[in-house]
Amino acid sequence: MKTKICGMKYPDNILEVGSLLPDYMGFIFWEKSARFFDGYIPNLPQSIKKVGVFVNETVENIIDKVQKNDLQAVQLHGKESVEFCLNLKTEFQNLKLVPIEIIKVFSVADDFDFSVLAPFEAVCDYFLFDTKGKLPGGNGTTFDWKVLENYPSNKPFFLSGGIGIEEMDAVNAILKTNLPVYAIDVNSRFEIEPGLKNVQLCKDALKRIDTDTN
Ligand SMILES: O=C(O)c1ccccc1NCC(=O)[C@H](O)[C@H](O)COP(=O)(O)O
Repeated sequence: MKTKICGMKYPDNILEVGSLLPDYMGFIFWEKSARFFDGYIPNLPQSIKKVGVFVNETVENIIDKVQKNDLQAVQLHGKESVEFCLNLKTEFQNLKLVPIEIIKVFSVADDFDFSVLAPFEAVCDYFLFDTKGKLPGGNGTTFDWKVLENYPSNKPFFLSGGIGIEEMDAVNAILKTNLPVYAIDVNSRFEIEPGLKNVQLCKDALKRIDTDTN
């Protein structure tokens, strides 16, 4: 089981959190976010995959950010279509760029219709389930993970949305089920202020997540 710490903004904090070796670190390339990232990413341990988070961005701008920031994954956090995901993948191939992981996000509420996922299976590497809220992401609220009992696929997914240190027991419990939870994604519940992570709290959480499962 993997971990992702999202919404990083400040170089020193990026380095401190990086020293904890999460598997992924996320950077928000959506200007309206309080965590909007417009700086530089300092050198991080190679094992950490840098994820660019985009909301309804163009293929051209995504490729530009991937190249400028040496990103290994993109997280599509808006209303990107199946066709868009395919175009993005194809453009990387056409330009002979190093392939990236594509993470497609779905905002979940109690009535989430899992049938929307099927056409995305072939065009992304992972799904990410976040809580439906006022903002596209970073709302700090959990959804009822019971809805995942209806998950119809084997596609591995990131579990996200309002996960805090208080959720660690529930996280370890869901990791013991048959659900293909690939990674746990945390953000605003580990912050001192938007974009600035509480390093000790991140450390405590990473220690408590059962990384041996799945
Ligand atoms: O964090 C943001 O400000 C944000 C804004 C727009 C799109 C996505 C954003 N965050 C992406 C993430 O992957 C977050 O970790 C995810 O939404 C969960 O956040 P939280 O509920 O704060 O744990």
